[in-house]
Amino acid sequence: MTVNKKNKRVWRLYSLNTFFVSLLIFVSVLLAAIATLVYERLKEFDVILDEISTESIPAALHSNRVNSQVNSLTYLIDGLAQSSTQASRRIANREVSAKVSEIMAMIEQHGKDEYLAMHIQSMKDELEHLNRLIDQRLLLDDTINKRKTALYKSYNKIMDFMLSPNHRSNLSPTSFLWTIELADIVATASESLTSERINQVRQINELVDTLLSKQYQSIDNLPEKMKTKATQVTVELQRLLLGESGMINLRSEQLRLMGRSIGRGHFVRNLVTDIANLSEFRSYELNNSIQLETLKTSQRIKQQIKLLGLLSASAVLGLLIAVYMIRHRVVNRLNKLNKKIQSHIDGEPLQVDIRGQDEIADIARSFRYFTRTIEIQQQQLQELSLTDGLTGIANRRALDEHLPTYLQSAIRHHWPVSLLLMDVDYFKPYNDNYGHNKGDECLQQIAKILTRCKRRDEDFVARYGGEEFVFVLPQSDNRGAELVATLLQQAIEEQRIPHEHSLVADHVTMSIGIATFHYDDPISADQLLKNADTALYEAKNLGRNRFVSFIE
Ligand SMILES: Nc1nc2c(ncn2[C@@H]2O[C@H](COP(=O)(O)OP(=O)(O)OP(=O)(O)O)[C@@H](O)[C@H]2O)c(=O)[nH]1
Repeated sequence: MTVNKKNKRVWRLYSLNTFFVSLLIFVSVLLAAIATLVYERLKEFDVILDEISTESIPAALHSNRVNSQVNSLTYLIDGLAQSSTQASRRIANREVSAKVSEIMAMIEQHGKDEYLAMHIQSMKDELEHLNRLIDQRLLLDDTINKRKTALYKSYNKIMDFMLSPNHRSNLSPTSFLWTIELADIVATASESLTSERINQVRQINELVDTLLSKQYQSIDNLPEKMKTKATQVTVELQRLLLGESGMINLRSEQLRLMGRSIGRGHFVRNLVTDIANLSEFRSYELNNSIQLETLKTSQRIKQQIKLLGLLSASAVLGLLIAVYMIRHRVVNRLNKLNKKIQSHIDGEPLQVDIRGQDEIADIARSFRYFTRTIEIQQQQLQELSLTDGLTGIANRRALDEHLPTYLQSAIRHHWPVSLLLMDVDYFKPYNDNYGHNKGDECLQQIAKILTRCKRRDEDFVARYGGEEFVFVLPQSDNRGAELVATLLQQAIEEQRIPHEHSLVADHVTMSIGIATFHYDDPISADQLLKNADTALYEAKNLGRNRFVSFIE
């Protein structure tokens, strides 16, 4: 089969190879896309899980720990602010410092944070201020206590003096009143120690100052022997209560310091809370960003799940189409081709109408081509098998095939068939004397003469075997056959093939046995041949170079 290159190239575009390669590429690309998407998303998940386990959860735990430490720091700061002795202040200050160091270490351990570090440094400075304030307040407490003790001592002294047995009897109303007023001044001054308001303490200071001035002036009204003592007490009270370092002023200072330390304490507590909030905020920010990232990834995953679904559906659809195409284009057509081949094997004519431009159509075309070639070769072989190799006319097999057909036809059409069985006379001596090759040439010549003598197309000449020939004459009765036999013998005689060793003539002659088939009394082909052979035998017996018709 010849297929030009251009056609070949065109149909390769649609070939099964192209189809399967395209299908493979399509499925591979889809699978690669699905695998890449899944891999990318898993990687994102891995990163997020990693962030959650290495950053988010530790940050939350860290924030909790910092908060817990900051809470305990708040209590410690309260303790420092409320210290009532230097010893308790020192202990509280040590605990606060240790806690601050612990918190700083925790924060630094979690990563450098300049802003947070600055806050902690400010808190440390403020804590030092607070500690100094508490120290000053405690020192002041001490001084005030000393002043108070000295005040009560002086007061007791004058009371002891006034109420001593020597004076009690001579205690004038003026002295008694002065003493009562003095007690009143001491009581008023003492009120400043319980007052929590600086203004009130100032007013007490002014009142005590006025009262002491009056008290001092009223000393002149006292008896002489009391004046000196009264003056000493009044001056002493003025020194203890009034002035820069007077008890009332110190109380004012104490209240101021208390206010400042409370304020400083609040400020430090706020700073501490700020630090806790900042740490918590950082953790919140981190968690928030991770949560945001998780949310984004989750949304992306949702979108990509849809995409994956679409890709998978496309892959399944593609595969279904591929299966349909394979069934339609390959399996069905191969089945069809197989059925056609089977039918042809069973003897039906070949009708391979597989269309297309792919390998299956190519196979069908090749099959058609080879079948045709085999048929031609079979025909040639059959022709060869029905032809005599020496003379080129039909052989005994051809006679065996055709004779029954002639006879059936004769029965069908009601006509006779005559058969002439011819044998070369004394052919053995011819062979023996002229040689086998000459014998062959003689047989070839006779075959040519017989073929020439065919008067009708349907007349059939064959070499029966050896030096025997057969002439079949459809539609010829015995008379017609004898006429042909005469003609044949004349033709042989005219040829005058020399035969010096024949006992009947100096040239080659033939004896002929004639048998006729009658449609109304049919016999077999074998029988017809036997009849002709019997007649031939008779011709030989009667002296050769003649014909004899078979008579039952
Ligand atoms: N050269 C040649 N000789 C053949 C061929 N076929 C048969 N023969 C010879 O034909 C001869 C036939 O001889 P026979 O059957 O004895 O008969 P005959 O000598 O012709 O005697 P009659 O038939 O009684 O007249 C034999 O010698 C065969 O060898 C052939 O194809 N070529």
